[in-house]
Amino acid sequence: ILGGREARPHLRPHMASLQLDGEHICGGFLIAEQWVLSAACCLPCRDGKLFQVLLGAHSLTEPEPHKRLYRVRPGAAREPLLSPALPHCPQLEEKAELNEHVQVLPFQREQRDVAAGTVCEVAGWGTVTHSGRRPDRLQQVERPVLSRDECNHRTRHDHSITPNMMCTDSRKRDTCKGDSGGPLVCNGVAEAVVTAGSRVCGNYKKPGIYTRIAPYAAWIDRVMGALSG
Ligand SMILES: NCc1cccc(Nc2n[nH]c3ncnc(Nc4cccc(O)c4)c23)c1
Repeated sequence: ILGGREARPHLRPHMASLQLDGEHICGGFLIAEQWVLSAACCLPCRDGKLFQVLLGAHSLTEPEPHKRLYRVRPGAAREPLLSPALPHCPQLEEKAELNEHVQVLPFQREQRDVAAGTVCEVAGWGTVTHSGRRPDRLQQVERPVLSRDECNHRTRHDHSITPNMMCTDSRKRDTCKGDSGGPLVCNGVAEAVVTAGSRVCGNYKKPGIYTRIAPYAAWIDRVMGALSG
């Protein structure tokens, strides 16, 4: 997160850090006791290693009472990933133990776009500087939603933003490397998932891009229903 600040500890008990060999790779969030929603960049296994999911954390390194690392089941169901922007839904090996620091976050199921100008918030352990410094503690930033028409302007994302995507203003304050997969939360509901898109950070010419969740609600329900137990 560029231009943000340290999040109030444990105010986002739904936040997940998807890790490989103990390293934070991308964000995600708990949508059910045994299911995490993230971005395709966080495939359950990358070069053969299985991701692990850190829940209940504020600091990535310091011991914290409710912090716990969960393994994911291999080959979690995914429709053929047509595009990196598709959400990804790894299943934890066991149900997460819910408490004040580990909670599920409801996601948007109504197909209506979030109104342009709505101030939403996004959090993550992604890089906090252009030189790529990685924070130890969860960062957050508030961002206003940019209309799809504005975002599709030829000087911005030039008509590449589909109805399944949404944008936020990226002037100075923005998501960056390692924030992919985290939730964009508007009025307490997860509306979308951070995707890297053009991978540019903090440049107002390239607004932050997110995959909206509502279009995938039925798919998520199928994946969770079909594979539970
Ligand atoms: N703001 C959109 C967004 C959301 C999520 C991730 C991303 N960027 C990136 N995703 N993956 C990446 N691998 C390498 N570099 C990257 N961006 C980068 C790094 C240093 C300086 C800078 O200006 C941009 C990214 C960008």
